[in-house]
Amino acid sequence: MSDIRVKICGLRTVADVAAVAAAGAAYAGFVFFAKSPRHLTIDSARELALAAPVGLAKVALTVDADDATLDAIVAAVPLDMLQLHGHENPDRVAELRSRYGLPVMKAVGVADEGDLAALFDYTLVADQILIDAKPPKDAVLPGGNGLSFDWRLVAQRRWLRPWMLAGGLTAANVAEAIRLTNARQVDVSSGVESAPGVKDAARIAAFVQAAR
Ligand SMILES: O=C(O)c1ccccc1NCC(=O)[C@H](O)[C@H](O)COP(=O)(O)O
Repeated sequence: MSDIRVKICGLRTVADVAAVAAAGAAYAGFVFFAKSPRHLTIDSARELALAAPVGLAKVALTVDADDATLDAIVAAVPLDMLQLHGHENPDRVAELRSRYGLPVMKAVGVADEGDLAALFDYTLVADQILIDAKPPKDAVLPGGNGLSFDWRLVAQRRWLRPWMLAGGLTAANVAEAIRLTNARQVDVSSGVESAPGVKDAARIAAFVQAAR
């Protein structure tokens, strides 16, 4: 067993939280994005966060959220990290990090070499970086699309901050993705679902096992 840390994103039920904890994942992601099949109300997210055992880090994912929305989430939901999955620029990342006193993970979409420069800028202000597949131009969701990018783009690179690999990962490909990129953390959403927004406990367990 290796020390790979796994984030399972888009949990919607207390049973999902139990499955993620039982599988040995390190992070549980809660999505606040109304167009997503994984969207949670603040009350539901609070219930899930309170059900999480000690040691399972609770991550709130937002997309270009304003201060009022974030204030409401942070006030109600016990959290360990914010994940910013929109077009938040480095100044906004720094501002939110100081406003809430929580570690911030900035998601960066990658499709080609040119996307890696932006990534560097975020390593100067964020606590962690989530390197995800860039969504297609017409996509409704900025993440959680089950799409991979060319992992060779980030192979053998070193970043100033801890980072997570995401995008189209499944139990079948995660070991190869880790081998190629040397990622120490991985994130998955649709690859452990039986339908959009419906997590599957067996797939979660298989994913965590394959990642390790
Ligand atoms: O998952 C969503 O519905 C979502 C909605 C809006 C912004 C981001 C979203 N997900 C971000 C994640 O962290 C996903 O886990 C990541 O993109 C990987 O998703 P997948 O390719 O489905 O494993």
